[in-house]
Amino acid sequence: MHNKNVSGNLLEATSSPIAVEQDAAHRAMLIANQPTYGALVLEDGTRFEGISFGYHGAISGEVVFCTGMVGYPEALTDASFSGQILTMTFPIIGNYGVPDKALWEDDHIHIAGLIVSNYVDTPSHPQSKMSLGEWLQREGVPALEIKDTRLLTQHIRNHGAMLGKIVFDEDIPFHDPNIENLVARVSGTEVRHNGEGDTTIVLIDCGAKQNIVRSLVARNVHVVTIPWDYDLFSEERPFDFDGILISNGPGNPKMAAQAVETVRMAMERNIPTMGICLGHQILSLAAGGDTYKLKFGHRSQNQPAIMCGTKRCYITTQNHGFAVGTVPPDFEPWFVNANDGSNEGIKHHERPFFSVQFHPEAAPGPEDTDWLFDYFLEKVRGEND
Ligand SMILES: NC(=O)CC[C@H](N)C(=O)O
Repeated sequence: MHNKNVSGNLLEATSSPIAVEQDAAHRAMLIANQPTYGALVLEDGTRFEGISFGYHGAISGEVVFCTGMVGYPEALTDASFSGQILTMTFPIIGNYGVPDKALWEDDHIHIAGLIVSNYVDTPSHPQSKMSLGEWLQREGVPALEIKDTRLLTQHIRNHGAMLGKIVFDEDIPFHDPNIENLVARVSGTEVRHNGEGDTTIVLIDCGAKQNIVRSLVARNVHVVTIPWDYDLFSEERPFDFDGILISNGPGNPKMAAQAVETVRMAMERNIPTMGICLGHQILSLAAGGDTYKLKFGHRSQNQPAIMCGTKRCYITTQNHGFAVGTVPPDFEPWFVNANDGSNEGIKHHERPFFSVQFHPEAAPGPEDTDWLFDYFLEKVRGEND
């Protein structure tokens, strides 16, 4: 199914400075409609040969897999994937193209590289603005069609998360993104304002998905997005606020020490605080809990989360490799994953602090848990106390 309209892509791609750097030999092959071959190499030496449909340049990172059937535009632009080579296990990727930027989670691609089984270069969707291959080439992100994503996924499930690299003609070293402060790399550096609502929520941007902002603005909220290391409790802060939401984000939560400290100070002041994904891990650390790395993580739109003490199971979107192991003192587990029993949420016994490992904003769905934004805003606005 490698069905490239290569010359069309190439004309567009030459407008980008990154694409211009593509070497002449690769260009000649594309013009001749000849496939370019590359390989995904894992840190244990396992090798998967593949056909390139993205940028022609080597990259290393952590290899992860996502079992979602849809949502590749959202996943690729989710900053939580920074430093990761993403494998999509759904066998057909690219068929609905790439929508307008307004629907992305950030204004550029964050994944380090992409691995699929079958790539479709002729999208069929009214909202499609370009093909997936064209987008990856423009943004300098390598991608391979390796066919046997099932074998790759089984390998990662059996052996645990692994480093890997996409290589072409030249080899490069492996690189572990989790030893870096990835949050500092993806967080915005300016304070931003969205919405004009009656309530002001500070969003700590650790690599925030834009659908968090959209979900709050839709609920009549003025959102003030701050950099991950902003000094929120300084004398000079030029805005007031009613509650704090800690965003999703990439890497090991223990690397985001300044954000952990800000959240600790917020709870000391009894400010209503909610955390999503990395935000859940940060809130747990700030309250005295602990986190650990999962064997291979949860990444899909069909993760079952059971609400503790009930038989209610929500279908949730998730994308994480770390988890909360020790629930902090004075908090209780709120949700657990029905597949592996890992923690999916905590809430304080009495105070307005809670967090979830899954994504209530859930682009591209499901929307089972978007009530959590209403629950948070009820606490912030002092309703139903
Ligand atoms: N989506 C996220 O916020 C991911 C959180 C964290 N980087 C993890 O992998 O566990």
